[in-house]
Amino acid sequence: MGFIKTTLKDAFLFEPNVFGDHRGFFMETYNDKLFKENGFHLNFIQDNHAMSGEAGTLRGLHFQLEPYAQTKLVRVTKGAVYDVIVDIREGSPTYGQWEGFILSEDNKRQLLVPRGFAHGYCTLVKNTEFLYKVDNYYSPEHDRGIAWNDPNLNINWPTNNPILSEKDKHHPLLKDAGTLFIYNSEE
Ligand SMILES: Cc1cn([C@H]2C[C@H](O)[C@@H](COP(=O)(O)OP(=O)(O)O[C@H]3O[C@H](C)C(=O)[C@H](O)[C@H]3O)O2)c(=O)[nH]c1=O
Repeated sequence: MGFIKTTLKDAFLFEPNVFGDHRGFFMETYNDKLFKENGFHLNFIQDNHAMSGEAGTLRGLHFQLEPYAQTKLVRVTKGAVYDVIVDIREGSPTYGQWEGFILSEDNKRQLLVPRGFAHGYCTLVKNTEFLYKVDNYYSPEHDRGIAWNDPNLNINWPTNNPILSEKDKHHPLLKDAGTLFIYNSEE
């Protein structure tokens, strides 16, 4: 149980304590005191829930610009996804780098995605349900994306022919998106 560093600065996996017994299992999926004790001073104000019917459904790569940038704590309650985050904070030691993670109902792993990261996932099985907490409200005017298939990122998605929203077919490449976030080591 606990927080696991990723290869990307400030992004962490979180593995909750799972209490199993003859009935099934129980776990605290979020505990503010535990996160604060580990240096994560967050104020989540919105919960999201997405269901994707078909495997190979890809949502991303999304983020919101300041002042509506969002930290996200994401998890899968049904099915499984390949979840990808990209550090898009100019000046970050891991700028332009990405990492992928399997999040599933079985592994119960969560991913803490800091502000200044693009986020996306591709479902691996039918009827996958994806839940997440965010620390800033949805703002369509600040909602942005970069291309899921950006050749400079070369993300190893599980499919080259995903099911996409119309919006997700037309995002710019990271190199053409201009300065999106400035890395602040104090944050
Ligand atoms: C994100 C969001 C969306 N909506 C509405 C807007 C649309 O009418 C509808 C679907 O939105 P969208 O197609 O942007 O949903 P996703 O493609 O799942 O977007 C999300 O997927 C990637 C992986 C993310 O990390 C973001 O949280 C988010 O961008 O829900 C809301 O009302 N509130 C919200 O917070």
